[in-house]
Amino acid sequence: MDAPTTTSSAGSDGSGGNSGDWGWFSPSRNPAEEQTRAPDRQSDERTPSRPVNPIRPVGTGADRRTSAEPGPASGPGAGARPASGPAADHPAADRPAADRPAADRPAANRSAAGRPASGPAATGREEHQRPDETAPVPQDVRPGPDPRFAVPETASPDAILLRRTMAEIEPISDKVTSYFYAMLFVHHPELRPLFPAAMDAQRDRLFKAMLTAARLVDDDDILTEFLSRLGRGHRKYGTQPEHYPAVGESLIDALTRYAVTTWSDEAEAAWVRAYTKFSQIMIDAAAEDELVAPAWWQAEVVGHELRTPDIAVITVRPDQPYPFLAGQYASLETPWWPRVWRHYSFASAPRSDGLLSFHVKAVPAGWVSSALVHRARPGDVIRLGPPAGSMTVDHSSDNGLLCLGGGTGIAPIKALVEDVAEHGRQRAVEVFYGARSDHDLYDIDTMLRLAHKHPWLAVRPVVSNGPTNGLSGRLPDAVRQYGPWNAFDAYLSGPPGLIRSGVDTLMGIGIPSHRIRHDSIEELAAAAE
Ligand SMILES: NC(=O)C1=CN([C@@H]2O[C@H](COP(=O)(O)OP(=O)(O)OC[C@H]3O[C@@H](n4cnc5c(N)ncnc54)[C@H](O)[C@@H]3O)[C@@H](O)[C@H]2O)C=CC1
Repeated sequence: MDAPTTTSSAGSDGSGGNSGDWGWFSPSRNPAEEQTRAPDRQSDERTPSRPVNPIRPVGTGADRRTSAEPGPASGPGAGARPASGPAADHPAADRPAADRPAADRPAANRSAAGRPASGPAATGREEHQRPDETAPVPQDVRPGPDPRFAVPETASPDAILLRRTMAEIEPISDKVTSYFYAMLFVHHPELRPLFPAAMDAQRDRLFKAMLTAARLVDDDDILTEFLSRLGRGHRKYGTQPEHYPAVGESLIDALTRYAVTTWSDEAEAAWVRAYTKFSQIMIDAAAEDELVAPAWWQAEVVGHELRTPDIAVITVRPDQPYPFLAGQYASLETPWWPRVWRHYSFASAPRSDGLLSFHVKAVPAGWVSSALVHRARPGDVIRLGPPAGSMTVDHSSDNGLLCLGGGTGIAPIKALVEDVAEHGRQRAVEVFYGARSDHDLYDIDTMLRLAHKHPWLAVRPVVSNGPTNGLSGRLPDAVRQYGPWNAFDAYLSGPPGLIRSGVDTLMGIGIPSHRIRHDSIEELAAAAE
């Protein structure tokens, strides 16, 4: 999703959240409900999707601004903060409309429009920031020269309008997204329970997805790839076509309120056209996917091996076949943090017994990772979203594979090695396995065993701190000492900082960017929890 969200600088994946987790429209259900529903799931999924009703803005931009401006004290920031807690924490959502502050009641134009409703939901990062308490209307927002919003010469009139809006709201994106969710939950309180308790990451994702889609509006192929993935990925949240209009209306409400300088009837019309197009692509992709794949898989933990005090190798058995490619990853939800999904790379190529394995490191404040490492035990059941990611082996090429795996980033590298082995072609594979200390090389025995078995494979441990029998120093620097790499494709996996410096180094030594693959850095940053 790197065009937009995914994974590789080779760009084939395109979605940054590839698995469709860019949370723009992502409602989900309580896993307990899911389990109850499980026997019916297939029949539910065969229910044909309906096309979305396009949102129908009513009135002029000026009208909408007036009616939507609640003023700080009574705005969603005060009455219906959406972002930081469970539904019960949102008083406005629990009160009858007449008791709510004016801003929390449906705007007049909304009632008049009688527009449909409902919305999306989220995956969440841990709590970092709270929505602004007062949500003041910005008085003078001047877009800075942010290169992301530079308007290409060939841009369509709609693309120009979208980019202007995005440039204006980018500096206040927290407020815009908080307001968006406030509007969504105030007008559609029935949707709040579909979202995770903590919404902070969701707010980030919304904005990034908007940025991405708006940036791509003139590029139909990449836009469709990005949004199709997003639409498919949203199936696991239980997103339905009828949820989209409510999201679109809340989006327009939020833009109307905050894009004070660039908003106009024309801008609003451009956003409505764009959003209608975006939603239709997502809905169509989800409907097509329903015909061939479940929305999620349940998987029973069948193995849990603690390799260090905070790293576990977890093996699961999906309830039905789970097709994927080595180098990809899945979203994963635990029973302990409902509706909070995190990405983990598969640590093996597809196996004949159908089992899947993941390497998980518990990180401070990482709810999902800590639960998987310290709580999960054989017999527990987790949920998996569909596979995603484009860090996969190009089997049509004879190039060697230069692999950099840092920490638990060695997991998909091991899968790639197994994949090459299974394809039976003797391509050179050079793995540089980085860790902070010798002790952190938790999978070195497995990797060395593979190297012993396959003469085409070399594995070099690289340790950045402390004594070692392997190479010392930073992983990218170690790679530079070897080579030449001109006949190699590069694969990087690990912390975002490693990916960034690794890509710089590899490009610096002559590997072109289209031959460098890695997962989306934004996704990795979110997954590091
Ligand atoms: N598909 C992927 O890209 C995957 C990524 N990950 C990510 O990998 C990370 C693993 O974390 P840990 O095991 O704690 O790794 P870590 O923080 O211990 O670092 C592992 C290695 O990366 C190097 N490194 C870290 N930051 C660097 C930087 N800025 N520049 C150069 N080298 C750097 C370290 O020196 C070490 O060799 C997590 O963030 C996880 O989300 C994990 C699995 C798959």
